[in-house]
Amino acid sequence: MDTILRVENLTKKYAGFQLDHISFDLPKGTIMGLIGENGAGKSTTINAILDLIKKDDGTVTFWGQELSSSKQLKEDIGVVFDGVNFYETLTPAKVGKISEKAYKQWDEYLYRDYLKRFGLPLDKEIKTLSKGMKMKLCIAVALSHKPKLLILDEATSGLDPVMRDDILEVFLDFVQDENHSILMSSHITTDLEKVADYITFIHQGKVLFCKTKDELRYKYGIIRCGAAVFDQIDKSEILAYRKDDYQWNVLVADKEKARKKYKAAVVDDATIDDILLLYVKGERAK
Ligand SMILES: Nc1ncnc2c1ncn2[C@@H]1O[C@H](COP(=O)(O)OP(=O)(O)OP(=O)(O)O)[C@@H](O)[C@H]1O
Repeated sequence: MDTILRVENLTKKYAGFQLDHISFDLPKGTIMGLIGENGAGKSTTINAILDLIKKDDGTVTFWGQELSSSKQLKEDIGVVFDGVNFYETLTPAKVGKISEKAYKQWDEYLYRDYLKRFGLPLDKEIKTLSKGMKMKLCIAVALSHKPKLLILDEATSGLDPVMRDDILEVFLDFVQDENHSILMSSHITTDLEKVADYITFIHQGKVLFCKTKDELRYKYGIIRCGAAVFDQIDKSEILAYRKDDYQWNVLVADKEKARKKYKAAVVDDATIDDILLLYVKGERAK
């Protein structure tokens, strides 16, 4: 089976918000970034995938099985949220002792190694650690019970750029094993540009797209032009557009074609942030 996680028509209704038939597949050996504006539904998606909230519809399967059907599955999934769920009076050493009892696959040597690598003290109470240190501790714990799938919700947001870079290296190492995968939500799209294979964009509770990062990076582009060129653009080629004070900014899925066709316009590469901004703040072609 090449799919580690399959999400089909996942639906969750809250007053004023609906997670609306979310579907995507996470293949083996890959990292998928989950992006979207605040309130788009990323955490709701992750919580529903992990059965932490009751879904209204849809199915979620890990290696073809539902989470509730197997205890082993829970061992195989490492989870990190933006926040710490250990008692604040524990120390990293005590967290290791407790985790050893909680997880069959717990590897204390690996844990100690991560603590060292992340510069974490063994015997300081968690309440005295900085936000970034707590985050690193959660990542160390998640990795040390030897999961095959890591699910991270904004788990790197409290880290400085140097530490984020180190953690991204750890994630890339983790998926070197082709049976491992990572699903990570993040607002730091430059991190996803470094490590993600797939980007799933959730907007207002719906999947706007699930694409390879390379397709976004090498094919998507932004036409910068004046009104005359904008009027000539084939509207079926426009994914989203926005006018600022000086020009039109038009997101297209094939920048090379646009470069050939609209010679009077500048066609820039599009970053994930550019794409997100144009979809969220711009207009969509009808
Ligand atoms: N328990 C809840 N009860 C009611 N509404 C909720 C609940 N949890 C989330 N929501 C609503 O669901 C919507 C999506 O929230 P969610 O936390 O999934 O977004 P997000 O994409 O993770 O946002 P952010 O980037 O800000 O973390 C929001 O409108 C939020 O208010």
